[in-house]
Amino acid sequence: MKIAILSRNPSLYSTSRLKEAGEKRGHEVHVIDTLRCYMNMATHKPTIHYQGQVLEGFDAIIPRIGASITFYGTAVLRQFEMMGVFPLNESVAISRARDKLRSLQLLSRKGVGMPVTGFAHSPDDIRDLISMVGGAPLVIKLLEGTQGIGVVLAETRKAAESVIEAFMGLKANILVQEFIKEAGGADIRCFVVGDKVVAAMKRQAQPGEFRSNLHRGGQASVIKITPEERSTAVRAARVMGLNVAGVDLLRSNHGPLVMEVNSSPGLEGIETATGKDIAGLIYSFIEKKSQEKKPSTRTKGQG
Ligand SMILES: Nc1ncnc2c1ncn2[C@@H]1O[C@H](COP(=O)(O)OP(=O)(O)OP(=O)(O)O)[C@@H](O)[C@H]1O
Ligand SMILES: [Mg+2]
Ligand SMILES: [Mg+2]
Repeated sequence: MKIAILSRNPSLYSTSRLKEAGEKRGHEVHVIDTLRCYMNMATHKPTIHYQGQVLEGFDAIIPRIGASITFYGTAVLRQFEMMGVFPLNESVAISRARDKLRSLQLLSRKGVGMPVTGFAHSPDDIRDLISMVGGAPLVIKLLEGTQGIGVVLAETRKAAESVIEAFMGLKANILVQEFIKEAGGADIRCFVVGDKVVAAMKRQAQPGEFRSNLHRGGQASVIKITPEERSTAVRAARVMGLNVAGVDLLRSNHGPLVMEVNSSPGLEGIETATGKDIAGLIYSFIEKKSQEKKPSTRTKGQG
């Protein structure tokens, strides 16, 4: 197959692993810089141009779109979908997953377990918002945060009020969430491909820290997950419409709670922790899908 990886940087671990794994399986794999694609949508025949050439003949596309370029990246992907190319994850699903509020609303609508979460706009509603999620301690998150930056644990109501006030004063969008203390500073990353969790790892925060992000010094290890955790992760990915997803769970006293669903989960941490060939499993999925005589995408760029 002729496959494109949409990625800004060919030397990133995930990108280079996907290129190498695809070529090993006999595919022609091109890494294409998302921001260097330009598009013609003024005619009936949508095209994508790259370094003076028209991109043609691709069977599948693997989007690796960073959070900072979601808007342009999903537009490029949508253009490929309009051309009938099979996307590993669809542009609509990626847009959904990038919006934390929209994701949590979708998951709640489908009855997927999550921490009690609230959001509000006006500083006048802070007190009631805090009560609504069960009072302190609670977690306050910047909607645009990544890698644990902008995630704050407020131990007391007073602390919560001042942090929320400060964020609102800066016009930052935030959500407020029940603190799952019993998770013990750990979360579980479930790597979903198709309708299976193909690998899972536990990330444990450093002592004295509640954020388990590897960028914040968290330690990854292999973990055996329960059938309930497995089915929760698969359901969360399906609700978001993602074929490949990194679903992050917290272990609570009342079962697994979904914290977030990532549409471009990294391969390095999970392959290193579990020793599994995740890139290979992604290609098995693409190869299987391409055998099916279904439309290449559900929305064909209509989303
Ligand atoms: N409600 C919560 N209860 C307990 N711990 C939490 C809660 N929310 C977040 N955490 C901890 O904080 C870490 C960071 O939170 P989260 O994943 O929501 O933000 P982020 O990692 O910055 O966002 P992103 O993963 O999109 O970059 C989590 O991995 C988890 O360990
Ligand atoms: Mg996270
Ligand atoms: Mg994330």
